[in-house]
Amino acid sequence: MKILADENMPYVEQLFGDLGTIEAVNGRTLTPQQIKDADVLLVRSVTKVDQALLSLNTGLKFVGSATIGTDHIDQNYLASKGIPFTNAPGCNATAVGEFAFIAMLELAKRFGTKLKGKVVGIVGAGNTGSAVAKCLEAYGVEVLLNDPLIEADDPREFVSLEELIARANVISLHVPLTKDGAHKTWYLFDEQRLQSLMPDVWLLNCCRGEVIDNRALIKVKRRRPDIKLVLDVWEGEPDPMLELVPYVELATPHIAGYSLEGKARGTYMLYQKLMAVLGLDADKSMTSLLPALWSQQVSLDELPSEKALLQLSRFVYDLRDDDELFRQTMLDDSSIKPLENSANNNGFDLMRKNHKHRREFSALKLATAGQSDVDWLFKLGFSGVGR
Ligand SMILES: NC(=O)C1=CN([C@@H]2O[C@H](COP(=O)(O)OP(=O)(O)OC[C@H]3O[C@@H](n4cnc5c(N)ncnc54)[C@H](O)[C@@H]3O)[C@@H](O)[C@H]2O)C=CC1
Ligand SMILES: O=C(O)C(=O)[C@H](O)COP(=O)(O)O
Repeated sequence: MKILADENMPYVEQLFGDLGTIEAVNGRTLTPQQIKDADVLLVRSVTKVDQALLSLNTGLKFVGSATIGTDHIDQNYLASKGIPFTNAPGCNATAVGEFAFIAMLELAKRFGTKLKGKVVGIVGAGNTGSAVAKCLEAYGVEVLLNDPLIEADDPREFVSLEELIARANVISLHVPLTKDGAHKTWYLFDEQRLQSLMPDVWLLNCCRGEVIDNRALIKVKRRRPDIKLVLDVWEGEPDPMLELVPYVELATPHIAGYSLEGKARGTYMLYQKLMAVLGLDADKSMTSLLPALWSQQVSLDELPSEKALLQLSRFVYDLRDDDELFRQTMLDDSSIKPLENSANNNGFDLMRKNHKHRREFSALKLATAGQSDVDWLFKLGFSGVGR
């Protein structure tokens, strides 16, 4: 069996190695010729899988995308050809949730305010939006949810987008990119909506760049310096509008979901599905794939203040490093070379490829012996000694 896998998908050898030969490919530049004789195709979000890409292949038995988003996959075409497809719903939701939460803590520190006491509006209350809400609610922050597509059969309370914009001090976007229908998300935040944001609002985008009209965002930011931005995703990736970068407080190259745990879960979910399609037992374990964190335990002598919570978060993942590298790479570091054979000539993909350092809160055990009211730390995601 020939398995073609994106070179940026970790743990492929460990999980799929017994099934056949594995060829690692650049997902951004994959051609029909390369796929011609593949039996299994494992991709990430940068590969558009459609009729054109599969035009020379006649024997494909499975396509898997180790991602939550599926906007890069022509699922109708795959279904019409009887090719089983799976993505990895929820695989990196915890990573996105923690990323947005940490970004909010960072902004609070930077602007001399507190996250606690703010109202956070979450647009899109699926896996990633709920993961952000879980962190915020554990910490005691009021959350507003907007999701016109699930509110009917979901017991949580929802508000309209207009109400959310009118009430939230912080807005975090967690919708799929959709181009049709009454609730399409392409340019959901267009110039008019951006202009209507509350004074001093923080706007975070960790879903897809095109959910915000980036050209309009530059225009609005020029008039509205009070708006603070966190952008992990950009219109036109891997070539974002560079004029936008200086207007952004925390700028990263689409890595909000890039925890080691999230990536491992993504590959593992494809492994489970392929084994089911092949009628084989999925007997490998995911946790055995993950390395230990460089320090596994921290003792808390008192409950953390917001400042200490940020320090704890930075101990697990310091988002500022990725922001700093992004600015150096995109704006002024000519020594960072473009990726070979890549359409990207500015290092966006290189940063993503090299991003292998981040863990989730659960990788850190907190020792809280003798203290009460500690449960919120574990709800937030940290592990507990002896728990
Ligand atoms: N930056 C990153 O690294 C990552 C980005 N993503 C992106 O985030 C998106 C969301 O991921 P999940 O939360 O896991 O997906 P999900 O499918 O679990 O949830 C998305 C939610 O958005 C809602 N929604 C759809 N249109 C809407 C609209 N117009 N207004 C409000 N809500 C709307 C849906 O009803 C659904 O509940 C993915 O499709 C992907 O594009 C996902 C993972 C990592
Ligand atoms: O899961 C998604 O959807 C994402 O956006 C991924 O985190 C993006 O990662 P890549 O697939 O582009 O490596």
